[in-house]
Amino acid sequence: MAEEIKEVFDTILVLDFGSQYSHLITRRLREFNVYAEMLPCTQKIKELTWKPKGIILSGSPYSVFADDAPHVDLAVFDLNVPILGICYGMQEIAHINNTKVIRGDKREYGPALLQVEDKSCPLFKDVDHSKVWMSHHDKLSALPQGFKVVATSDNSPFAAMAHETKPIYGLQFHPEVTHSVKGKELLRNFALDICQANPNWSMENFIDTEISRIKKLVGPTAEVIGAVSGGVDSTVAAKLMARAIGDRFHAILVDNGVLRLNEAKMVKKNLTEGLGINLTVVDASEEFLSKLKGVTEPEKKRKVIGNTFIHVFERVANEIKPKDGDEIEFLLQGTLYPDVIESISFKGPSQTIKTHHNVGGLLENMKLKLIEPLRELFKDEVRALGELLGIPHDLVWRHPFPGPGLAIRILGEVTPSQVEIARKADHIYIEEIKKAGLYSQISQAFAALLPVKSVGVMGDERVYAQVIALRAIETTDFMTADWFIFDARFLKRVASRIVNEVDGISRVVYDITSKPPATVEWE
Ligand SMILES: Nc1ncnc2c1ncn2[C@@H]1O[C@H](COP(=O)(O)OP(=O)(O)OP(=O)(O)O)[C@@H](O)[C@H]1O
Ligand SMILES: O=c1[nH]c(=O)c2[nH+]cn([C@@H]3O[C@H](COP(=O)(O)O)[C@@H](O)[C@H]3O)c2[nH]1
Ligand SMILES: NC(=O)CC[C@H](N)C(=O)O
Ligand SMILES: [Mg+2]
Repeated sequence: MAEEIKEVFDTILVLDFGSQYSHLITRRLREFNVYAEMLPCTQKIKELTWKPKGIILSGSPYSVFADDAPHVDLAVFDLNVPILGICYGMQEIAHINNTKVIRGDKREYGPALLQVEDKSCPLFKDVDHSKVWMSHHDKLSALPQGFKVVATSDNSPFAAMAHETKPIYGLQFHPEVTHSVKGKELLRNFALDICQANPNWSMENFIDTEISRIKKLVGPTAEVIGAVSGGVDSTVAAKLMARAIGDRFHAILVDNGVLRLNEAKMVKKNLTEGLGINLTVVDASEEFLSKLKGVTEPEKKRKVIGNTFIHVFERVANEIKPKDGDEIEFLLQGTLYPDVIESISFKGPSQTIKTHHNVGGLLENMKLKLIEPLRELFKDEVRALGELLGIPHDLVWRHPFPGPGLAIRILGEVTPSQVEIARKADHIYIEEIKKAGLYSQISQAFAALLPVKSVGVMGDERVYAQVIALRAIETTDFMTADWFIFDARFLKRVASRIVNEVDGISRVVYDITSKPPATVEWE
């Protein structure tokens, strides 16, 4: 982030100890217009070139008493700004104040009822008894000297604590998750009342600061290529990039052979004519399909696709000859924060769920440097940004389509004939959804082709053919999702059209699993 931003906006510093929820802290602060920046917990305070208005210490998969546990630079306490420790962050404050943190008898994971004991505490202004979300195993053995208890829960006598005289607070629960009902109020009280941060940040400011950051990073002459799929994320990223460096930006859509019906053509038209983005379609379908031959394991498919994308981009980068004669150095991607959380396994309880092609599928020795302006944002924030950038409503609200495309919706081996079947079935399904006026009520819908055959009868003839599974979900951030309830007549219509119009299908089923325990995609 450009340094100037901290001169314009009061900034809260979030020190990240590796919790799955760390980014949600910055996101919640942004929701009430307070700018926050997250740095690793190992940040040396004397190397900080700006003064934060307050500091939040995040949760962590570590235990503060473990040998390899990360610890904060003690100089944070010399800055004389308010400090809020969340879960591990609170345990860290206790540890620094010579109070033993010990392993609790039982793990406390899930909801707890908060009892506010000290109603005069400014952190708890307008926050009464309410449900909070706990996620810990360790606990404070006692209250650190100089601190008082502010709130308790059944299992946590120190659910919240505050220093008697200094603005230092600790919460054993996670105010940043939506399941903590008054969590946002607590963070707002901390940022606005206790830190006195001015809530003047907005998405418009994000645009300005990102553009100036990109300009600085890329310099006055370098050219950049962009991985642009026509999806929401990369279109928003491309629009930002085009604003920052104009025609030095070259958007590339790779036809990987597993796109939907007419997708490359449509995207070319929408982006070039509709948005003035300079887009080239590179047909690499044979290369992708030949590398996918014989591959059936989902993670292997994802890695093959991720790697092939990068090979194609490196080749394209070499083919485009920048005016200044230098090589193209940068690759823009529309990566979002949930892609990163699910793909990277941090030491501790968070695990790799699936390798998103644009994060875990990258090549180790790739030459292109990544620019990912949306890496900190969630989908609904990107959509708000897209609207502000003047991207047409239909495009901003398009259902997401994953980079590995139909390949992760064809269970088993991906062959040209299987792609054909999946493509036709998906097209019919989406067409019917649009006709019924349901597209905008559903967050994402698609057809998956299953590698099982079942017996049917068509025109008195026995058929033995594959199964299509329809999926439709509702969600805002794609981290959790529920299945969409269709009218039975709608499902009847779709099933009948698919079986009648798509050769190779004799049966259609509807997927009624939420995420978790399932995921959105089948692979
Ligand atoms: N066919 C493709 N050609 C070029 N780049 C692609 C392609 N598919 C995906 N990408 C790159 O991978 C990134 C991640 O894909 P993802 O599907 O998550 O985002 P998106 O396609 O931009 O948006 P959406 O989530 O709405 O589909 C994209 O932002 C883009 O940079
Ligand atoms: O660009 C992408 N590359 C991928 O490898 C990938 N895997 C899943 N998805 C999309 O992410 C959202 C959540 O999907 P899952 O519940 O299946 O993880 C859904 O919107 C999925 O379509 C991907 N997008
Ligand atoms: N969520 C957290 O920060 C957990 C902290 C620590 N690992 C515990 O189990 O208590
Ligand atoms: Mg996509």
